[in-house]
Amino acid sequence: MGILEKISEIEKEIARTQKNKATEYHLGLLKAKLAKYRAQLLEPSKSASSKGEGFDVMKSGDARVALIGFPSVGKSTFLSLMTSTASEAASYEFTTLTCIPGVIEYKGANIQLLDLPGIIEGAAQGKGRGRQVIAVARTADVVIMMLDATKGEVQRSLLEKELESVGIRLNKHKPNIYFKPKKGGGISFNSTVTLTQCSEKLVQLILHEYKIFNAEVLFREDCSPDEFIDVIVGNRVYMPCLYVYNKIDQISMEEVDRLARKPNSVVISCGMKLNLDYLLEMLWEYLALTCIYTKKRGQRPDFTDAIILRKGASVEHVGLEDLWACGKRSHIAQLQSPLPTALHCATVSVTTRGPHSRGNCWMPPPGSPSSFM
Ligand SMILES: Nc1nc2c(ncn2[C@@H]2O[C@H](COP(=O)(O)OP(=O)(O)OP(=O)(O)O)[C@@H](O)[C@H]2O)c(=O)[nH]1
Ligand SMILES: [K+]
Ligand SMILES: [Mg+2]
Repeated sequence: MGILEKISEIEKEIARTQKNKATEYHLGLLKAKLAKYRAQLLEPSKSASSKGEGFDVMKSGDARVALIGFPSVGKSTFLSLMTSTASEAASYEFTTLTCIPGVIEYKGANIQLLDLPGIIEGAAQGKGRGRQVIAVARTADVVIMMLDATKGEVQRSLLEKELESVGIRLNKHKPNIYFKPKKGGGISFNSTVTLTQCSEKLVQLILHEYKIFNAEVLFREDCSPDEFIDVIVGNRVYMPCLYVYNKIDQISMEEVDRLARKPNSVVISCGMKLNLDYLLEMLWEYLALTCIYTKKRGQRPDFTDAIILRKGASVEHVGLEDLWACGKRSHIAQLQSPLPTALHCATVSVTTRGPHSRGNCWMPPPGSPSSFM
């Protein structure tokens, strides 16, 4: 049996298994198996890499935003509106066949916006350019999931499922579970909260499924088996996602109102240029960037040249090397220690430190002295 068949068998079994106390372990195990096979799907296959058709677009600017959506929802129209790059838009599906980068300039920051080919159901398993598109989405700081307001909710849940299946977790934080594999000593299990979804026995079963027999596990949150599996597997990406309903010029006011009230959602019309400013504000919030403007004594701050900092590390982490690395050398002289602790940046770090500084610093647990690496 191939992996896809195995996955579909397990999915079917999960679907037909009633959810109750008696089936809890069985379901937990099935989910562990499912996650294992999906991980294998993610491993780059030889045939795919030999085609060499990845969308290698250089990261640039202070943050990266990927446009994900079904064909013809208006992704390219949006890119052409918001940036000075023109991306071909047309009324037929799959107009865009590659990754097209543009830059949004906002509050002194350069936000790289990536237009991508439309994706459809089955994308994660390689349909169309699905895999490449999703690979780019993984590298983003925020995903904009663009939806056609006239098409209902199906598209949204289908795409969520695609991204979910390859380990992208939308608008969720990393489960607060301490997990450390050990050389010996069996499994030590503890929790600081009452657990309603997992138990010691289930945790052990899941670990055994992954051939882990020695480990330290500490639940600091009432997590589900799925979340625990995410922690074991480890290569999950926790990504803020903004759901953008485009083409609201085509639907009734009542419908617009309903969509606009959904969590993490913004309604727009590229065609009539409606609500685009608000979308930008929301995007800025989701990127969680902070601007620092430096000023010389006796002069006004230079608002044209901000140092863009990201939520996720304390101000002590913003060292001179960081400023050096992000190319704002002119600021170094002005930002010497003592560092300006009054900047109201309890959690800041430089965004452009390199490829590894991305993604890990979104929503640190409150009060934690999180580093951004
Ligand atoms: N009515 C209406 N039409 C729009 C709006 N935005 C885009 N369109 C139209 O929708 C069609 C598809 O737009 P594209 O920008 O090509 O869509 P896309 O998502 O990039 O499509 P693919 O590249 O094929 O995946 C075009 O005919 C656009 O003119 C809008 O706000 N309202
Ligand atoms: K199109
Ligand atoms: Mg397009």
